[in-house]
Amino acid sequence: MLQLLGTSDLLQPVSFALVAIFLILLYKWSSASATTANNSLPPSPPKLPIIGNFHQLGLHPHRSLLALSKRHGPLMLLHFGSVPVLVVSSAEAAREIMKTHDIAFSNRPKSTIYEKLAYNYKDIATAPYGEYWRQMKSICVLNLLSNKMVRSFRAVREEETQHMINKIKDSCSILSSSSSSSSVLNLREMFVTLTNDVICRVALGSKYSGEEGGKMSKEIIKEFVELLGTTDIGDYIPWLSWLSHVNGLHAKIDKVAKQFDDFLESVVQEHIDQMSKSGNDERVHVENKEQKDFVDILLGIQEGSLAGFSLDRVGIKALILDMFIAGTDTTSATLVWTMAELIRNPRILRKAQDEVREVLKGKRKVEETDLSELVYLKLVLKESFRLHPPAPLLLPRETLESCTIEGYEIPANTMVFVLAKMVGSDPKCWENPKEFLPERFMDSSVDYKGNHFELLPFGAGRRGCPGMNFAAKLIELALANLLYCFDWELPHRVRREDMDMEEAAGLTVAKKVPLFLAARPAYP
Ligand code: HEM
Repeated sequence: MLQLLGTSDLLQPVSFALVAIFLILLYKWSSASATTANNSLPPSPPKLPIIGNFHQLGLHPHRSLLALSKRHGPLMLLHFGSVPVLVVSSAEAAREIMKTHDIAFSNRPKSTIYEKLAYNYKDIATAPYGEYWRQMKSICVLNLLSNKMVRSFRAVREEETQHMINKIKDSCSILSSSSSSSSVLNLREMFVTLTNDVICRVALGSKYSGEEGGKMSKEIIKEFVELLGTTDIGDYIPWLSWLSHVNGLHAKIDKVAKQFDDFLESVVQEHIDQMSKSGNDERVHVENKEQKDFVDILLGIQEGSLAGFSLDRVGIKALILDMFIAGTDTTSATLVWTMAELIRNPRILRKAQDEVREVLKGKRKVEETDLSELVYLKLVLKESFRLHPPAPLLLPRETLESCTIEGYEIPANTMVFVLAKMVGSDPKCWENPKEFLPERFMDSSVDYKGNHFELLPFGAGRRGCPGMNFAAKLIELALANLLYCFDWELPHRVRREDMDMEEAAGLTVAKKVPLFLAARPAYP
């Protein structure tokens, strides 16, 4: 996944070099017109020689692209160095790209960072469109992410959510002897642990978080995701690729890739050893486990053979990698944004709490069977995805062939960004788009499943997110329990009006300032 400018420290030298180049070349720059000479191409802002439109990107690429799109329209053509980049920012254009011409837009662009981190594009998210990608995605959906599989992990979600609730209760009771029985918690920390532990248990068979043995530290995942949000300038301006050696970017990528690989290697090896121990030295069945985990299943697939497709050890590691990287940060960021919006909007928080307390009628905890009755909670989640899609640019696509969209010619090998965040706040689609108003979905069939192009947190079409159900079930269960079991407020002295809702930079856009909230048990 190529990403635009993300982590700033590594990019400082790049920025200096770019500024230098900019100054040297500026005098040569004859004033460019606001539209491209070729009228059949989408409109473009003026670009500079060599760097193209790079200088117009700030630390938050989606915001810079949003501002440029407002000026140049819903289909805009930029150039990052020598690479043409199409930026899409209306629901109609998104439909054209992800539905009408879905195959033509189903490739992913190449990137040195991804080549190194994702085993040379052997995972799903970065694999080029084709048979390998198709087989990997269907293995993953069939064995982990289908509705049936997601339902089968119900106990894991319920146990881990309960574990989180118990920890909050414990921290409240430690304080109950003091003046206040409410406990101030860092919600991001809690949610990252929850999502990590659920993914570890269903994919790897047990928890590997720092808490339970420290093999998979949250730090490695954080560094990994940060790198995904970084640009390797050499991908766009090849003769500047030496910069990434000099500024340490490549060394850092190699280090993080090795740390992650060491972890994945040990997990796979542990599973093989366990299988050998389980009796007959065959990697076919794990007798002593209640349910095979994803790694067991993948090793089984490796042993057998799918017609015309072989899954090797690297492919297995790449698949597990995707589950962590694509599933953890996105899910925890959504939980944080939703709780932040609820606390900013007490009427909505009250209404969601009244609903869950009315439905539960004194039960001890929310179970998944209760979720279908929590209608308002689902509207809250939709509204959260509309205003805070965790991947505001989705993942970049690339055109496989040239095609015509809304009368414009889009060349083959063009990188494509769909601005889900901008589409979600387009006044043409949404009334009072800046307001957090779950009621807007009350009598509307619009949902986030990829059929309504004004709401695209999970993308759509062939390359759409396969983890949507997996994520939505966990988010709903966690939210319902948090609202049922506790009353929430801002810590002492923090005023609602002063809450900082700024976004952090990066591939997954999390809340920049951590969300600290005080929890008070709703029931003794
Ligand atoms: C709130 C949670 C999540 C959000 C908002 C999200 C969002 C996205 C988006 C926007 C894409 C790109 C779609 C496109 O190009 O059209 C994507 C792809 C992907 N997601 Fe998710 N995701 C979430 C959770 C998950 C989970 C839990 C998993 C797996 C455990 C997962 C696995 C993947 C994979 C494998 C891809 C690549 C698909 C492909 O290239 O064919 N995601 N996700």
